[in-house]
Parts: sequence; structure tokens; C-alpha cells
Amino acid sequence: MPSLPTIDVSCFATGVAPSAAQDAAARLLDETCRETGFFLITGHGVLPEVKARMLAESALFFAEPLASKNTIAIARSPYHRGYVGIATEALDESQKGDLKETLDTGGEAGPNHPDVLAGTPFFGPNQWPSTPGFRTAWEAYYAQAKEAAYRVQRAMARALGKPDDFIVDQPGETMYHLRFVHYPPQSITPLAENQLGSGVHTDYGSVTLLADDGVGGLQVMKRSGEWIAVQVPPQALVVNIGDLMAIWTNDRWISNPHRVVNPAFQDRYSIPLFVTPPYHTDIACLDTCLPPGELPKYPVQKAGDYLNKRISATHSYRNPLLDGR
Ligand SMILES: O=C(O)CCC(=O)C(=O)O
Ligand SMILES: [Fe+2]
Repeated sequence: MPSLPTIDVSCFATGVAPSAAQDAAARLLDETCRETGFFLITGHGVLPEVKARMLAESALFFAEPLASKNTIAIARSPYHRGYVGIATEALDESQKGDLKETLDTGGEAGPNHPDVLAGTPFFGPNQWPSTPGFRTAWEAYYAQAKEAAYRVQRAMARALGKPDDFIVDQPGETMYHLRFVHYPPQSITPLAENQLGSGVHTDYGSVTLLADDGVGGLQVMKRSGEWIAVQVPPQALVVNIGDLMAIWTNDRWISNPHRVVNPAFQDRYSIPLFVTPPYHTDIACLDTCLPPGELPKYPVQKAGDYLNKRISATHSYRNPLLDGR
């Protein structure tokens, strides 16, 4: 079974001087994203103990009674923050709900945040679990995962022939959505026909960085159509391109279909960080991705409107058509 390439992104840490190592990392990233769209990163800056603590806190939250988790149900939040129950989201809209539960969080935006004042969708406070250590673990993990995302986005900008901070510094506030996912084992919750832990889908934003507990279950389809099982080494994160990045690059980079199969006898926990350009960013084909003679494949669209549309299609609290299937 082929595995994914590994890219060391430590050379793109905040404040590090330009180097030849950066060019080499950016070249490898470009080659990888043209074919595979998924890769592993090391040198990301997320400390092992910070990740371990976050995974442990996530498991404690999911072990709470359903009634307690539902006190922070996502339907109670106008900002898409909170608990999403088993089979209430269908990443593949044509299939049954996913056999997983999640907790969706994001950058904490208070009442005086400009985007909250402007009523920009998605900007607002989180709904926090009452499990006592969660928020402290979250603060540490979120900060380090964001730094990891800066490193990857700088490498991407370099690979695309743009200034290193081109993606990170888009006007407005980049959206970072940190999601906690629990896949119950099939021995306890058997799959219905065609049901998956996460149905086949592509991610919506620019890039996703995912930590997991090493149990396995994530599968990815390459541009060639071949499916590969992703095993994440303990020191690595998985990175993948989302649809907005594919659109931005006029499909120079692939946003791969991927899915998760629940483990047979074990729980699986994962923590994806979804990165989306600031809500009002116009995603139009980058000039560096348009060779002479080629035309943009996609109409210009606002990053946030696109995200909103995709999320509304797959969550039953927003799309009643998904219920009762
Ligand atoms: O849990 C995983 O490994 C992948 C989850 C995923 O693809 C997603 O939430 O978009
Ligand atoms: Fe995904």
C-alpha cells in the first residue's frame, strides 16, 4: 500500500529567515498537490503532549451522556459551533448520516469583534464542554495548530509563486475551524448499508490539517483514482487541499475525495483544523496558475458564501431533507 509523502515545514516557522530548505519544501509540496493532494507534515510545531492532552480531553467529552452533550448542540449556535450527534451529518449527501459524532469549534470571537458587529456568518463564541480540562487543552492546541497552518500556508504561497504571506495575510480574518471527531467501533454501532464513518467527500476550504490517535481508517483517492489508506505516524499531521484551494489554483492542485471507515473494535478520535480564507475573499483563479492560453474554470465567489453553502447541504440541523433517510 503506497503511503503519503512527508514534508518538513519547520523551515516556514514564524520569524524564520528565507532559506534554500524552504524552496525545496515548496517544490515537494507543489509536486505532491498536483497528483496526490494529501501529505504528511513534520516540523509543524504541535508538541506531542499538547496533542495527547487534546485527544484525551476530546475522549472525555464524547464519553459524557448524550443529554449533556446536547446542552451544547450545534443547532443552538448561530455560528455553527457545538455538538453534532451521530448520523446527523452526511458528508456524502447521497448516503446515510455519518457514523460519527463531532464537536465543532473555531476562533473565539467576542461581541466587539468587527466580524461579529458586521454579522458575518460563522463569527461568534464557541459553546464549551463542561468537562473541566477541555478549554485549557483547547487553547494550547488551537494556538499550535494555527502556527502549523501558517507554516503550511507559507509553503503553499511559495509553491504558487506568491509572497510567503499571501495566503495568511488576505485582508480580513482567516477562518480556523477546529473540529473534534469520534468514530465509534463497528462492533458497538454496526454500519447500515453504504454507511461510513465519514462519507466520501472533499473538504470545503483552502487547507485542512488533521491530528489523529493512530488507529487508522482514513482513506484517500488520488488523481489517478487509486484509493490509499492513510496511517498517520505519531509525530505527523495529515494535510490536504480543500475545494477552495483547487478553485484558486484552477485545479493545478487536487482536492481529493476521501472517507473514513470506522474501526472494527476500537474507537477512533481525530482533530481536523479546517482553514478557509477570510469570509469576503473573492476566490478567483490566481494569475500564477493561469498559463497562456488557459481560461479560469470557475466563476469568482466569496470564500465564506461557498463554505456556508457546503455546510448547509450536509448538516441536518440546516437541511431537513437529510433527516429520516
Ligand atoms: O477523521 C478523519 O480522518 C477525516 C475527517 C474528515 O475528512 C473531515 O472531517 O472532513
Ligand atoms: Fe474531510
